[in-house]
Amino acid sequence: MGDQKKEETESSPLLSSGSSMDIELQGCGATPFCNPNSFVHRYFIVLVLICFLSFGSYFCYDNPAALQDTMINDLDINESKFMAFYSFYSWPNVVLCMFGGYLIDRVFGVRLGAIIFSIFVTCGQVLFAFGSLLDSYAVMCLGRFVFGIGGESLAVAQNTYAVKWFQGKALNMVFGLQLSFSRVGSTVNMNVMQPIYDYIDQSTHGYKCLGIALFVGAFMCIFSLILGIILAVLDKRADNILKRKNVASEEMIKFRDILTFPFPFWLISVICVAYYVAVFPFIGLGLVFFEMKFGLSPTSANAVNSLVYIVSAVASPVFGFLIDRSGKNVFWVLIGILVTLACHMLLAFTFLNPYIAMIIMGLSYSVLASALWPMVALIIPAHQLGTAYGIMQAIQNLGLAVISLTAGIVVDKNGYLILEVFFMAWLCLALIAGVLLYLWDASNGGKLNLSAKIRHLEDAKLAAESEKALQ
Ligand SMILES: C[C@H](NC(=O)[C@@H](N)CCCCN)C(=O)O
Repeated sequence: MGDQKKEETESSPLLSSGSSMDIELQGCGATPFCNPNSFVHRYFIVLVLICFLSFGSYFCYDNPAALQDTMINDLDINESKFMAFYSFYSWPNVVLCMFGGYLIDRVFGVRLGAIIFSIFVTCGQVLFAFGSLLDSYAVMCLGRFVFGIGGESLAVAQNTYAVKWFQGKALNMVFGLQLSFSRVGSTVNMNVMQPIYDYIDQSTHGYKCLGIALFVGAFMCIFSLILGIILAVLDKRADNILKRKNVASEEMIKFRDILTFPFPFWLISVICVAYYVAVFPFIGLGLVFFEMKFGLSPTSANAVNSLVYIVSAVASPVFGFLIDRSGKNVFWVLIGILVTLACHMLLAFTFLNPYIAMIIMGLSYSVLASALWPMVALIIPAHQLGTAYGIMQAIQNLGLAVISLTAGIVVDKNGYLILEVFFMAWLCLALIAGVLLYLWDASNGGKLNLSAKIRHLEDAKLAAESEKALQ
């Protein structure tokens, strides 16, 4: 094998080569772009396609947030009915999250699964937009429900692709980039939807204008769907050339496994739901809050409201890299919660420029997300991770479904100051769960808060002991 081909083959953890690959590649002259084992093909083509898989989903998830006051006025709804758009996204995922991995690994496969869930996302957004054109609140809620069926499971398919193509040390970086690209989708939405609405408003007005604007989100979903189809073609081609086997990233749901999950897993799930209900619903209601309290224009209010995502798009991979090297995940989770709580206090009780609090919240949100999700893999065996993450996301979506509705009611009845106190209460619950996790981990010799260096030494020691026991 030539040096270049040898190097290219070794660059991929999914090793395979030989005459079959040579034959398959002859058609495109075996250039690095065509070679599924080459660094160029994997990182400049496949990784980009994987990262854009959820772009449309994250762009549309916060369409309501980007057009909050416009949507409330054009549809003649209150904050409670407005926040129901978020709640209807989460309700199907209270159950579906637990089966997303199973459907992908054992029913559809990752290629067809990603396409099917992308179609759900696209159809949901089209229904949402069409409902606005008809001035039908019920159709819009149905659209968000269908959108939700696809949204979370599409993220599972994205992770399955990442595991299949980037198994090994690059995986954390790939997950960080996935999240970063998704945040870009959220950021673009927050800053383009109002200008698009204003442009359409020059000729069409009210709920019809809103419906046409929401179809822009549908085109973003179609963009992701087309990339998902291209990715499926390349993945199938790579399977044929490399003779790859299906890499199951999510274990089939086994409810009896849940009975074996340790107490720290449930504390991590409480932290997840108690923290995220103070982020997504807050951003969902943030536009009017910044307009009313700080006197910002819709465009400026959207810009401030998107800062959490803009900062997170850059900071998530960086903090993921740093926390991988530092370890001490529980410490970083506590820092993320405390700083986010402080940001909500600044926004609630002061008139300090909101850009400051939102930029800091973007950093703390990135720290929390980078430290929290990987902890599950430290306490749950690999063959039960799919079940564990499914339970964790189901609990998160149950919380988001209920709290999104509650937050809207709180705003309607009590205003934004009480809403901020409501979010701070949830962050205090997350803090209590975080302290309990720290105490439990410290008193039971856990490794959730060990430094990365000590954790790796402990893992090596356990591996050596296991090997010795097998001999
Ligand atoms: C990684 C984490 N993702 C979630 O919490 C998802 N359940 C929410 C997805 C919303 C848009 N599809 C995060 O975004 O921090």
